[in-house]
Amino acid sequence: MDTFSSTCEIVESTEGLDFNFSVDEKGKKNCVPKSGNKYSIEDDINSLFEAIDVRTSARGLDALRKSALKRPIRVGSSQASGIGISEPVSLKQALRGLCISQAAEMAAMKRLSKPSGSSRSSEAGTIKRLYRAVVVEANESGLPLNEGKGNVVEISLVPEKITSNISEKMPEAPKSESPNQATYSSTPLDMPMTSKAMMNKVPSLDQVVPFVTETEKEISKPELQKQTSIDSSCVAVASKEVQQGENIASASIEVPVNTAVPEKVLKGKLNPGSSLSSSSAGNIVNKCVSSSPGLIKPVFRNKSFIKKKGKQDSTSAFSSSNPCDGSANNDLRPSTSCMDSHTHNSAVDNERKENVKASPASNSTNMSIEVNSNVTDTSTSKPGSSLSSGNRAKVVTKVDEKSRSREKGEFSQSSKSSIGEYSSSTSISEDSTLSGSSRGGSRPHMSKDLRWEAIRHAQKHHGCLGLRHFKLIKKLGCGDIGTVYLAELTGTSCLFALKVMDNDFLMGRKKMPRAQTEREILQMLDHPFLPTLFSHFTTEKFSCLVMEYCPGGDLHVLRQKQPSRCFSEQAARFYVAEVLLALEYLHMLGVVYRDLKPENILVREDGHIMLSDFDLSLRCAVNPMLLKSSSPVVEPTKKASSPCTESSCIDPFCLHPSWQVSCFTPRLLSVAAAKSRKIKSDLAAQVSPLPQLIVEPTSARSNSFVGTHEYLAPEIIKGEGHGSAVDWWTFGIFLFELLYGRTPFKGSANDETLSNVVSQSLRFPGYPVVSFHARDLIRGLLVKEPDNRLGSVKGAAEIKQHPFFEGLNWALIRCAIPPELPKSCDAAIVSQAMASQKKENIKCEELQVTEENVEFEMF
Ligand SMILES: Nc1ncnc2c1ncn2[C@@H]1O[C@H](COP(=O)(O)OP(=O)(O)OP(=O)(O)O)[C@@H](O)[C@H]1O
Repeated sequence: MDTFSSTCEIVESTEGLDFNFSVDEKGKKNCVPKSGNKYSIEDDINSLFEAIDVRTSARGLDALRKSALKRPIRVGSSQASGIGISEPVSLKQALRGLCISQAAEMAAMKRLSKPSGSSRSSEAGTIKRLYRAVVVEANESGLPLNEGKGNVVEISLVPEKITSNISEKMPEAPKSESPNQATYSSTPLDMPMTSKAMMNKVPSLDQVVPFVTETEKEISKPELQKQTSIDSSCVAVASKEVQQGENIASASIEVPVNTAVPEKVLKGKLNPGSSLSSSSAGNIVNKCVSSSPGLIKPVFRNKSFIKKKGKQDSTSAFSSSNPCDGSANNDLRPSTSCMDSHTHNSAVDNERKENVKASPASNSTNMSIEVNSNVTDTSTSKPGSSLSSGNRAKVVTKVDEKSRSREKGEFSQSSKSSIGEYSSSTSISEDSTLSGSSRGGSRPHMSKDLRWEAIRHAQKHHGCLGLRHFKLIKKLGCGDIGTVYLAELTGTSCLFALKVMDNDFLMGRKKMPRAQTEREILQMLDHPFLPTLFSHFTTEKFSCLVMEYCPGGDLHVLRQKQPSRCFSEQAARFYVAEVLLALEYLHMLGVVYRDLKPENILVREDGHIMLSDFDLSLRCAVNPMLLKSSSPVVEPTKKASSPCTESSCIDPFCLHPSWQVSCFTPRLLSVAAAKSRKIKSDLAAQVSPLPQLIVEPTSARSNSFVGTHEYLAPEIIKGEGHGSAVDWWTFGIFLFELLYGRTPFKGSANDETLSNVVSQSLRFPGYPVVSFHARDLIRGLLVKEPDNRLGSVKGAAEIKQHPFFEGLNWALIRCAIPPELPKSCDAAIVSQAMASQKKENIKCEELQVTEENVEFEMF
């Protein structure tokens, strides 16, 4: 029985997403839905890429680095008149300015990638698709960026056609893609996704982008990796050029961290033989290690559970009603979840089709193609009512109480319950294009993980995974919709967090959509600060998620173990920075998290964090926007007086070696550094302001009443409808709680708390003493009016630039040494648990779950 099929609300349109373009005499871009596929937006975009002109120079690594910053790219040259970008801009320089983390960039690409069986082509089209969604705003008039509406190029997201799982398994790719398909197949399978994506991008563009050719496929990994290393601090490189003849805007994003680069660069300038690993994370790690062994440690995440062994990854899905094929998707093609095929509701597809609209630009400088579809919210119930115990069905109480309540002391109340009850959900905005990643697919940052291999092997061996293949070691906690166990895959030493959800309970409580939302979001994720979903399966009774296990407990517990029950500012900064990156990534995927709180931040074995629990998240569409001011602005002055930007990756000069030493550079600068800073400021004053990529689902709206009382944003409480800004509110509450040990608006009862949130002004306790910058950031985030809230316009990029994060190298934070963990959070716990498990078989038997004999607490 496929328990999800009947309740699926989130679907991807497979129809109506194709357009015919025409250019009228005024140079306007017209887009009309078409029934056939003879001429699609892809063709159009392909031609856009013809305009890309990347010039690389090669003078060794330094030269390469410099050229990476200054490589001239004609963006909207004279040819660009129709688009409104009229100033040359360096390709790489542009994207350094974007300051999107590598993983976040990958997320954006994945979000836009095609989920169909022709996954390789979907990867290949990633870059193109990303830039379909790019809006370039040329602020030639010197107006604030947001106001420069006059010169807007919007190439909005046009979700790819989605093919069902059945079609995924079809041997033949769609005709329109066949030319590229053959080429894609030659892409090394063990390449990281983004590398593949870029390489795959190549053939599809080879007719229009001279330097991106088939030959790139022959580029050795070390070459690619070297480039990756060089550019690891920055995120992406964009170019945009206008082809005058056709009045078409073209754009591409390169992700230098782990993507192909112009052939010229690769072949001529990069030193082969780099020992960098092929994974993007690995690249950064290696770089960090070599840069500063003393300050940055390599990341061997979950070393107890990860052995770099497998080359491939997979994400599999099973259900009793949809027997898996026995394979674990050994290749890098997105796996075909048994359930996913049911998520494509044809009715909604049709609706979405209707929502697709073409918005021809009003003048020759504008082009807008918008695709609107529904946001799916898993909303189901009433406002203001938190989950009561009455709402919770206790299936069998067997183990300990809810993990959130495990810390009882001063903060017994801090076991904050998420309110998963909704008044109504509004659907607005656009297609979130989740399907691309919801097919699982490759997960570059975890692709070498031994657990993939173990899961794959088990699936092959057993046909389908089921509860009987897992040995439960201990209960990790209970949530609203399920119970999470530490589980070992039988016959392996691989540990997982196994979330078991009772189907009847989910159905009875109308929580199935939440379970489905969580699963679908988990399937999309591929980020170091977010959980990896290794597999999921559904039996007659249960739906199960096989996730990455986080042994360090959660931040709520960890905070209580701190002296004064607060984190130091340094530690808090580390945690919120990682959370910010995770939120940024989620937003790029079109996911508004909505349930940020310390209890949902798990701590990995290595001390880095993992944001968990997505069942309350809102999925929506995002329109990435590339804002570019084409006239020199007075920004540099501000920069000069605000030195914090320099070591942040948002600064185009952040590749300076000295800033790669640590993710947290010392705040006291030497005279030399100060001089260097001055030079850079001067230099910055001479170059054009950098464009900025904004991927914030600002148009998302929901009326659901979800979250946790103390963390609820005012607009949620007021029922005014909310969007992504709620995450920035909760982010402010979160930082406040980490620093002060309590939330700012907590009242004696929930009602009072809600009232305080809406009407009480923010006050900071006198103790502990917290820096001005921290308080200033909190103040900016806890603005009650969402439109005025920090982050509401430009998302995480805005927040990252706050002086509180001065000195933080965002790109390398995953390599930074995390705050010290109490010993109890060590992996020793796990080994202990394992050891004691062997001794106490009886306990294991109690926890042993089979489909027929499951015992767990479900509220
Ligand atoms: N991957 C994981 N690794 C380790 N522990 C986990 C993991 N996932 C969940 N847990 C633990 O299990 C508990 C239950 O998690 P779950 O996500 O089901 O519910 P929740 O966080 O209480 O939220 P909700 O009620 O909204 O679902 C968590 O509080 C956490 O302590």
